[in-house]
Amino acid sequence: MRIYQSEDYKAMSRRAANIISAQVIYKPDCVLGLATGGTPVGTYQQLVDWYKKGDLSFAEVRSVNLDEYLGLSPHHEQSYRYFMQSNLFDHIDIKPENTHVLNGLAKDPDKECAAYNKLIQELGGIDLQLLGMGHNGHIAFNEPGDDFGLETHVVTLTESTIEANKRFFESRDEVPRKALSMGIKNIMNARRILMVVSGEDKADAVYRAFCGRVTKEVPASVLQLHPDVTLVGDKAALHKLVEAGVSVCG
Ligand SMILES: O=P(O)(O)OC[C@H]1O[C@](O)(CO)[C@@H](O)[C@@H]1O
Repeated sequence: MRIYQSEDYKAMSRRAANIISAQVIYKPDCVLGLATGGTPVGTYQQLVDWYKKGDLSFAEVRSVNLDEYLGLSPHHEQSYRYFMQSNLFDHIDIKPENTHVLNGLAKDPDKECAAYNKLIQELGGIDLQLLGMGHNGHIAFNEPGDDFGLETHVVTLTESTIEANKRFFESRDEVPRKALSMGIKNIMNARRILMVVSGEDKADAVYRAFCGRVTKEVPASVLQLHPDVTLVGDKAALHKLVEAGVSVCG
C-alpha cells in the first residue's frame, strides 16, 4: 500500500487527479470506478481543468459509479447521477453511453443490482476504483457490519450516514433511507484502488481503517487485504497514521 500525504485539500486533489490521469493515459479505454461525496469534488475539478487544457481525453473511458440513493430520480439534485453529470461528465468528452450509475428508480432493485454486477463483468472489471470514506469507515454505502462477500445490493443506511449526508438535503427527513451500492466484493475485485481522504474529522476513521485489525465493523479496513491500494490524503486526515509511525510519501 502506498500512502501520499499532501499539504492540503487542493494538493491532495491534484495528486489524486494525477493518478487517475496516468491510468487514462496508460489505458485510454480503461474502466474507472467513480465515487461521490464531498471529498472527490476537487479531484474532478482538476481532471476537468486538464481536459479543457487539452492534456487529457476521456473519449474511450468507461465508468461505473459506486452507489445511488434508492427512490431518487437521475434528475434529482442530490442523486449521484446528477452529481456525476454536474461535477464531471458534463464537462469532459466521456460518451454518455459509457457512463454507468445505478438506477435509483428501478422497479425491481434486486434485479438492478444483479444487472450491475453483470455489467461490471462485461466491461472486463474495474481498472481503477476511486473511493472516499465515511466517518464510520464505510466505503460506497457498505456500512459497518455488512458482509465482505456481498456484491451490488440494497442497503439500509445507518443513522450516522443519514446524519452525515443531511447537509446535502433541505432536512434530515429528506435523506433517503435506502440505497443501491456496489458491495465490498466488487470493490476488492478492482485491479487498483485509490482512496481520497481529507480533514481532521476523517483522521480517526483513517487510523481505524489502516492501523486497526481488519473487521466488518470498519468496512474500509478490508482494503488492507487488497494488493494495490493508494491512499492520498491531506495532513489533517493522515496525522494519526503518521503519529503511529506509518511511513508516508510527501
Ligand atoms: O467525501 P465525503 O463527503 O466525506 O463522503 C464520504 C463517503 O460518504 C458517501 O458520500 C456516502 O455517504 C460516500 O459516497 C463517500 O465515500
